[in-house]
This record gives sequence, C-alpha cells and structure tokens, in this order.
Amino acid sequence: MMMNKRLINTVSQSKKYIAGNVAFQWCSMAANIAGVFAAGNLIGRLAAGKPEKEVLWGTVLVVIAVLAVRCICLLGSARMSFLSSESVKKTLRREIYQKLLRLGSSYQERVSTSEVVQMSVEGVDQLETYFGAYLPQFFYSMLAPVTLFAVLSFISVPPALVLLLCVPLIPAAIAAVQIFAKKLLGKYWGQYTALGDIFLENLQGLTTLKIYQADEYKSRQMDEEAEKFRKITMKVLTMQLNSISVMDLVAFGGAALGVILSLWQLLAGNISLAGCFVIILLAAEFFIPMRQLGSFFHIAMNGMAASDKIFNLLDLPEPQQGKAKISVKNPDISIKHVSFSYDREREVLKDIIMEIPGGSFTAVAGESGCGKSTLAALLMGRNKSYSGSIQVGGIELSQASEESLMKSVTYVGHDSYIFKGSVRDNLKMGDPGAEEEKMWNALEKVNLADFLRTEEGLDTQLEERASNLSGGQRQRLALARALLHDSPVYIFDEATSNIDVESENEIMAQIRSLKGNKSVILISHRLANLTGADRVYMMENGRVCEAGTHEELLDYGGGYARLWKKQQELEMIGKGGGQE
Ligand SMILES: Nc1ncnc2c1ncn2[C@@H]1O[C@H](COP(=O)(O)OP(=O)(O)OP(=O)(O)O)[C@@H](O)[C@H]1O
Repeated sequence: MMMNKRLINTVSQSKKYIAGNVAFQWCSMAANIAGVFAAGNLIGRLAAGKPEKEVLWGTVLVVIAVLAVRCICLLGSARMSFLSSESVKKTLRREIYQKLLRLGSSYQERVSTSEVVQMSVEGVDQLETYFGAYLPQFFYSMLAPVTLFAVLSFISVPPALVLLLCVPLIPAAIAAVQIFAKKLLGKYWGQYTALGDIFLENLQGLTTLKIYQADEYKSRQMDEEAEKFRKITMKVLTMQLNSISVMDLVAFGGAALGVILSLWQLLAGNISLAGCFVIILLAAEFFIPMRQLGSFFHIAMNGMAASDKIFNLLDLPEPQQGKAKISVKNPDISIKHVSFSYDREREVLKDIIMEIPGGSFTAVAGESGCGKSTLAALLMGRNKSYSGSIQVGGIELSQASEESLMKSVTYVGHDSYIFKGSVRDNLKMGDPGAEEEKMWNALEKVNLADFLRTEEGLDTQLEERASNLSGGQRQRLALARALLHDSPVYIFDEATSNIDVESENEIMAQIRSLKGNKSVILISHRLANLTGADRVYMMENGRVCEAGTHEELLDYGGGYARLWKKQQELEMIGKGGGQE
C-alpha cells in the first residue's frame, strides 16, 4: 500500500534511517508497555491492600526510566526522520537538476519552467514527509499491534485477538478512499501546475500586459484558474476530512470493543484487575500507530502524485549525447541536404546545402520567418532531429559532445541573457580567467567602455536581465562577453538589431575583423551589414535560393537584389528626411 519501489530505490540511502526510526519508535512502545505493566502491578497491589514501600518506589523508578527512554527515543526518531528527509531532498533535487542538464538547453520544449520549479520545491517537500514520516510509520504500524498482541495474549487471548483483528479495518477504510483520492489528487496537481504556469507567465510579461491594458483580462483569467484550484482543493480537503472521520470511528470503536471484552473477562473472573487495567490502557495503542499512518497518508498521497510527475520528468527521452570532440582550431562547417521540422508536419528547413570554410565570413539573409534562426539553432545543437548532415570540423553534430560544441561555437542572439550582478561577473562568463585589461578591451570594441567609465566601471551593478541598461547597451555587453569567449566559430543572429546605426557600423567592423581568425556566420535583416561577406546565402521559405558574394547576388538580380534595392531606397528616404 503506497509503496513505490522505484521511489524508495531512488533514495536507497534513506532505508537505514527509516529502519532506525522504526527501531526508536518500537523501543519507545516497549518502554511504554513496561510502564503500564508497572502501573498495573501497583493498582493490583493497591486493590489487594497497602503495597510495600519497595513496590511503590520500584514503580516510581520504572516510570522515570520509561520517561527517560521515551524521551531519548523521541529525539532519536526525530533525528532519523530529519536525516532521511535530508537525503530525499538532496537526492531528488540533484536528480532533477542533472536531468535538466542532460536534457540540455532545449528542456523547455518538453517541460515548463514553472512545473520544474513546483516539482523540485513543493513536490520534493511532499516526498520529504513520505520518507520522513509515512514510511517509518507504515512499518511501525505493522509491528506495534503484533508486539502488543504477543504481550497481551499472556493476559487474555480473546480481547488481544479482537484488538488485533480490528486494526486492519483502518487500512481497509484508507484503501477504499484511495481509489477516489488518486484521481482527485492527479487533477489537483494538474490544476496546481497550470495555475503556477499562468502566474509565472503573467508576472514576467506584466509590463507588456500593462502597455496593452490586458492586465484586467489576464487577471480575470487567473481568477478563473484560481477558482478552479480552490474548488479542487476543497474537494481534496473534504475527502481527507471524511476519511479521517472514518478512521477515527474504526480506531475508537475497536479500542472500545477491546475494553468491553477485557471488562467482561474480569467479571467472568478470567483475568486479574491488574491484567484488565493493562489491557484497557494498551487497547488504544493498537490503533494509534495505524491512525497516525492514516493522517500521514494524505500527505504521502500528495507526495505520490508529485513523484509521478518527477518520474515523468526523469523518464523524458534525452537527446543523444555524442562523445566526439571538435578539436580542430578553425573548423570547417559543412551543411548537406539538411531538412528540419518542429512539428513533423511543416518543414521549416528544406534541403539546405552550405559550405562554411574555417575563418570565413558567411552571411545568411532572407525575409522574416524563412528559417534563419532555426538554422542557427541547429548549428548550436539545440535541435537534433534534423535529416541530412551537419559537420563541424569533420564531426557530425549529433556525435559531438555538447561541451566541445559550446566551446567551439558562440551564439549571440538579439536578446541575450544578462545576469543580475556586476558587469565583471557577466564578462567573466565569457572568459573566467580574463584580466581587467582584456575585459576593457572587449568593452572598447563594442563601444561600451566610455559609458561604463562614467558609472562604476567593471563593478557597475546590473539588475535582473540588466533592466537598468538600455536595450542597445545590453546588447553591446552581450557582444563583449561573446568576444571574450574566444571560440573558433561565432554566430551573430540579428545581434546588432537594437543598436543605433552609427554604433552598429562600428560593431560590424569589429565583427568583420574577426574574419581570418574565426569563422563568422552573420544573420541580419539589414543587407548593408552583409556586404563584406565571403559568401551570402539568401533563403526563402526554408530553402537556399541564391548564394554568392554581395556583388554576385546583385548582378544575378534575384530576391537578394530586390531586397537590397528596397532597403537602399528606404535608407535614402530616411537620410533625405533627416536632411530636410
Ligand atoms: N519553437 C518553434 N516551434 C515551432 N515552430 C517554430 C519554432 N520556432 C520557429 N518556428 C517556425 O519556424 C519558421 C522559421 O522561423 P525562424 O525563427 O527560423 O525564422 P527567421 O528567418 O529567423 O525569422 P526572423 O528573421 O523573423 O527571426 C517560422 O515559420 C516559425 O513559425
């Protein structure tokens, strides 16, 4: 009952703590039995007349010893509980974390961030109770009635037997509730994570929601979700309360039956007053552990529902991790007949062929949505389910180890992540051993040094996602970090799109100067940036439709030439407008 072998084996080191916990609880019960016997003995003597002084003192000493033992056992069992909870938290959170690492940067395609957060925080907390309280109680609640039966049967078998036989009625009642509860808890967790998802998304997009005055609508939407969650929570609580009432009825009814039987045995003259007293005092002890188990049961069921979710995550198929190392200093990149689809229905890339020699400057152009970023994502190993072949330095991407790919290729998108902390911390991500001079050098190249000198230099503190910098400054910092990374291949995907034209031209000059030492793949909607490229690939609807140098493509007079003309006209109008 509620024994998940896989879960227990996942946290196998907690087994010894569970055994220790059961042992402490059992010792405490044994001490209790000894105390009750001593008290029973005293009452028997009192009934028979004035007991001797030794009996009185003996009873007092036994009671003190019992209290001391129970106190030690209580501490011991709490300690065991803590140790097993600790190992559960550590193990499961480590497993989830490592799984996320193995899933790699594409983990969000399979599981939402809020679900991972809830699973590893609340879900693991629920399992802490399962290991720390439920499992020890489960074994103890089996052991305790058997021990009590063994002891009481020396006094009288009928009440001991009735008490023992009534105990399984509690788990039977729990099992009846479980069938209904399992479905309900599955729904409860689903609703809980759905609410968390919406909450996180709305919180992150709060500014956008305010701008479009959509916050009220979203708030109503969240109210509806919260109401659904409230209803399901109330159902869960009602179910828990009802099952507790049933368990109490069984437990107290059973104990009462035992008491009545022992009184009947006393009246029939089958047992002594002392024996009757012992049975009456220990009757409830038969049921207390099982009753306690029942109260942990609902938390444990929550934990089980959470563990299903955790195992679903842990069982997600992992992208195959290659082992081959890209060790070539200036690797050639060869893309042959590559096709790719996100949903297996619509092909986003179709039969792409590109040759990118080491140290070259290659550009990819095309209208929005033609598949440029998707191609960059494939080169970064984010999606591996493509057909055809992509080789970096002669190694097929699917065979390359993620670590060596990350060392070989640096990607700079239009919205790079800047972490809360100092400028120095963020730059050191690119090169952990970088000296101050090297960092300043990189900042000079991206035109950010002058601004930072007016602030606190490398120690300038940044808010989360660098919200205290302008969009352009943020992007420049991301570029500086990328330059420090010093990888042989760079992919710039609209990396200068939110930078003013003057700075863009200067940064583009820096990017072009990488050519020779590094392979540069530049994706830009502004064709003026692509002019110096060794080769420009023009894409349309997921296909490469033209390839050549800027001049060759202009001479060819195809889509590239048309786009160029259009952009030139727009820029001329822009300049003309400025002069007027
Ligand atoms: N994660 C995704 N899941 C499903 N479809 C996607 C995903 N990302 C992109 N697409 C689709 O793939 C196509 C190509 O998108 P991609 O981002 O590669 O285009 P792009 O040329 O880089 O566009 P832009 O210049 O606007 O950034 C688009 O039709 C887009 O709808």
